[in-house]
Amino acid sequence: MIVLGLTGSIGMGKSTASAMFRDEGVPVHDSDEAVHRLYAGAAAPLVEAAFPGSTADGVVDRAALGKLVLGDAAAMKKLEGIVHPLVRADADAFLARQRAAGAKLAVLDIPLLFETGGRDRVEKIVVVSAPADVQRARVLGRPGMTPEKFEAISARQMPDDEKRRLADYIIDTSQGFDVTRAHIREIIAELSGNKEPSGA
Ligand SMILES: CC(C)(COP(=O)(O)OP(=O)(O)OC[C@H]1O[C@@H](n2cnc3c(N)ncnc32)[C@H](O)[C@@H]1O)[C@@H](O)C(=O)NCCC(=O)NCCS
Ligand SMILES: Nc1ncnc2c1ncn2[C@@H]1O[C@H](COP(=O)(O)OP(=O)(O)OP(=O)(O)O)[C@@H](O)[C@H]1O
Repeated sequence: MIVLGLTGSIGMGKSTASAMFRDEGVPVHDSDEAVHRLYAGAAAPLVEAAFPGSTADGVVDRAALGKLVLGDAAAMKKLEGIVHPLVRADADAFLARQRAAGAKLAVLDIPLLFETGGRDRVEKIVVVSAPADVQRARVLGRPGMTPEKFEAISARQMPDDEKRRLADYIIDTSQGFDVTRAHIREIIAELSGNKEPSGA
């Protein structure tokens, strides 16, 4: 089974690309979704112990937790130390299930793939990218998002140009959904051995 890492900075179109891989029948593990799921289960008591007041009824309140960690590098590092090992274990269990089911290709959707040493866990890497002004407009258009929150998150992510340098495939998501879908189909065909390599 080939394990394909999917990453990209905030607002670059990772969720959209991830959904397109799923539409093509490729199993995808989504780290952000795993965090949110773990916050309603195993991670909640650990997060509450480290950040009192961050949970309600045994579930992490992400808005409350965000207020305690966003913009505070030491607090975020502490939170990541709790969350990342749990997410990694969740992804490993997902891969084991896919292998057992005979999957030929599986995707790990990891926003912080490069930042957390995820390169060792995947064979090929897809980076979703778009021009900085497109990214900013997308992110600031979201409810609850502020320029400060965007800067705080961006500051913890490897810059887009560095990510692109490390990619096996770059998907430009500023060209519309159809172009992205076609590119994803090409990547799947290539990795499934149905097509000669065509480069990034
Ligand atoms: C700070 C929290 C509470 C804010 O919650 P909120 O619902 O507002 O945001 P959400 O989780 O949907 O994340 C929004 C975007 O920021 C990115 N992001 C989240 N945490 C981080 C981080 N520590 N460093 C860089 N990017 C991050 C996400 O990948 C996503 O693209 C939450 O993001 C969190 O618990 N982060 C720590 C866990 C983590 O590192 N997650 C990243 C993927 S494993
Ligand atoms: N391939 C694409 N073509 C056109 N528009 C796109 C494409 N991908 C994403 N977009 C638009 O960009 C916005 C952000 O996309 P998406 O939610 O997939 O980003 P993301 O990288 O997953 O964000 P985050 O890291 O914050 O979770 C959406 O509003 C979506 O409509």
